[in-house]
Formats: sequence, C-alpha cells, structure tokens
Amino acid sequence: MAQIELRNVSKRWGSFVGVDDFNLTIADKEFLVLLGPSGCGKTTTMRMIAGLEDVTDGDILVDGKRVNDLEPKDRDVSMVFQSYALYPNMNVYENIRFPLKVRGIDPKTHDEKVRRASRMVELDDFLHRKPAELSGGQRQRVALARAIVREPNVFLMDEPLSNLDAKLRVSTRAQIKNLSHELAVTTIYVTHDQIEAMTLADRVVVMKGGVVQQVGSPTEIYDRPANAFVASFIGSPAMNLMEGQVSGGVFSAAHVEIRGLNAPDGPLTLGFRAEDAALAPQGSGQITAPIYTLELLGDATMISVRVGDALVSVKADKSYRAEIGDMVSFSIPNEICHLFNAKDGARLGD
Ligand SMILES: Nc1ncnc2c1ncn2[C@@H]1O[C@H](COP(=O)(O)OP(=O)(O)OP(=O)(O)O)[C@@H](O)[C@H]1O
Repeated sequence: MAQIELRNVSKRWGSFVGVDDFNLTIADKEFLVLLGPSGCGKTTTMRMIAGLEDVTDGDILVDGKRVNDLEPKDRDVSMVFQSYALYPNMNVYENIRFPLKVRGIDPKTHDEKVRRASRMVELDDFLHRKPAELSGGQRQRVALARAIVREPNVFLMDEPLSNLDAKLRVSTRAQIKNLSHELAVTTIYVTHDQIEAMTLADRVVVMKGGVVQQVGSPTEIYDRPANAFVASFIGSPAMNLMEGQVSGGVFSAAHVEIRGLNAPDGPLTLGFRAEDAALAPQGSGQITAPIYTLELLGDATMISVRVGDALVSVKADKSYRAEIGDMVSFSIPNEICHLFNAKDGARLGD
C-alpha cells in the first residue's frame, strides 16, 4: 500500500523555480502520469519523490508519513530510467538479481524472484545473455524486471520508452500497462508524449514552467482542457485554436463567423477538435477555405485547411479524396466549441 501526498512542494535553484507549489494526492495503486514539454519540471518532481533531489519547500508524505528527510534507499520506491544503466559484465539473470543482493534479501528466495520478474517481462529465454547481446527493447525490459524484483510499493518511471523505436514503444507501452495492472503498485510515470500519457494513465498531471496546469483522467483532459495550453498539448493533432472577437454572441475571425455562443463581448480564443468539425456540401459550411495538405491515416483522412493565416485540421472519412488547393467547406457546431480567455488562456464556461 502506498498513497503519496505532495503538499505545497516547490523546488528552487537560486531564484530559478523548477517546480512551483505542487499539490496532489496519488492514490494507492494509481497510475499517475506527469506530462509536459521539456523543462516543465516533471523529472524534478519525480526525483523529489524518490529522494534524489531535496525539496525546497513543502512536504512529501507516503502513507501519511513525512519522508522529506529519508534517504532514497529507505523510501521503498523502484526507479526505471530512460537509459537502462545495466551492468555490462553481468548477464541478464545477475542484472535482475542485483537489487536483491544489495538489499540483503535472503539468497534462498532470489532464484524464484528473478524468474518470476523475468517471466513477467518475457525474458525467460535470455537470462544467460549479456546486455550487449540484447536489443534496446530487451534491455529496457531487463531494467523493468530489475525494478519489479524488489517488489516496491511505488514504481517511478522516467521516460522509459524514449530510447525505443516507434513499434517497440507501442508494444512495451502495452506491457507496462499490463504489468502495472497485474502488480497493482502505485506508479508515477514521466513523459512528454501525450499519447503515452493518455494510453497509460488513470490520471494525468499536465505541467508547464514548473506549474501544474490540470489534473484529471485522460478523458477529462481531452474533453475539457482547463486552458488553451492543455488544449494545444493534448490530442493528435492538437486542438485547433483561433483568436477572434465576440460581439453579441457572434465569434468573428478572418474568414470565420460562429453564431450563438454564450460568451462575453471582447477578444476570445476559440478551440475545436479536428474530429468535431462537420464537413458540409461545397460552400454551405460556416467556413470555406483551400486545402493545404491531405494525410491519409488509414482509418481516416486528415485535411489541413488554410483559414486566413492559420492552418486548421479537419478529420474526414477514410474514403475522402481531394487535391491540394481544392476548396473544402465545413462547420463548427457551437456546442463543440471550447472557449478560452484570450489573455490568460483559462477555460470559459463548460
Ligand atoms: N540542478 C539543477 N540546477 C538548476 N536548474 C535545474 C537543475 N535541474 C533541473 N533544472 C531546471 O529545472 C527545470 C525543470 O527540469 P526537469 O528536468 O524537471 O524538466 P523535465 O520536465 O523533466 O524536462 P525533460 O523532459 O527535458 O527531462 C529545467 O528548466 C531545468 O533546466
């Protein structure tokens, strides 16, 4: 059992703020993903939980006990890093066994524990090999097994898939999800890849510049982004955002007019997702504009449309065909519009 609580946690180096007033309770067995662009403070947050970085302000509690002053080895957490840091001279078996030796675990139990962990990551047939004789994906699985074998209360994973090629990333991602379910261990996972976050997480924390922007389930974050930054960071493609003016419930921007909005007069950022735009017969939509490019995705066609100076994405059926430069017409039903304050990007209304 491990519930982790961060209370007003901050990290500063001199006047530079790496993490600013982070508050969150991570439930026992929860899979929590810290997501954000490079430098937003994800790794620093995780390192503070691991005890590898001192907390400047605030408290970290595990199961209600303050752990700020505990050494990493006394925190009952297992970390998996982006670089696998395996011992090159030891074979896979010895690499996985190593944490058990260091911790003075009864040697009689080692074999069973190592074999169980290696079975979970499907490395049973590779136990005699040295790291140099393994693929990148297999090495990362050794690192996972080495974390599993300790039977920790918490897994901390820092971009564990980022050194793998695209195909391996997808299969290892599925394996991590399955493992976390099977082991039922609280997991904190750092990534800048929103697809990884959406597919793995029970809850996602989106960070920017050391500040938490939103905490929520993947669906909440996708359907109701708290601000324009989150909207632009989540989704593939990201949400279309247009700057414009509202007057009497009518949003106007270059080549765009959307009526019936419940928004105050003044500047506004309007967002919509590619899949929510509705293609309309030629010339009958709210927006008619030239196609900039088309991407055939297999299950759909993504149309990039040049609206004034901006490019917006509109998702069409997989059978949709047109040429670059053709005109396309579409509407943005006002119930699917996301409205954001033009100044600070905060979400308006529901
Ligand atoms: N020891 C340090 N001294 C000063 N600044 C630091 C130190 N470690 C990290 N930082 C700064 O703190 C900020 C947050 O770093 P952090 O590594 O947590 O970001 P991140 O979100 O994990 O990014 P990435 O995805 O690139 O790893 C960055 O701007 C970084 O340069």
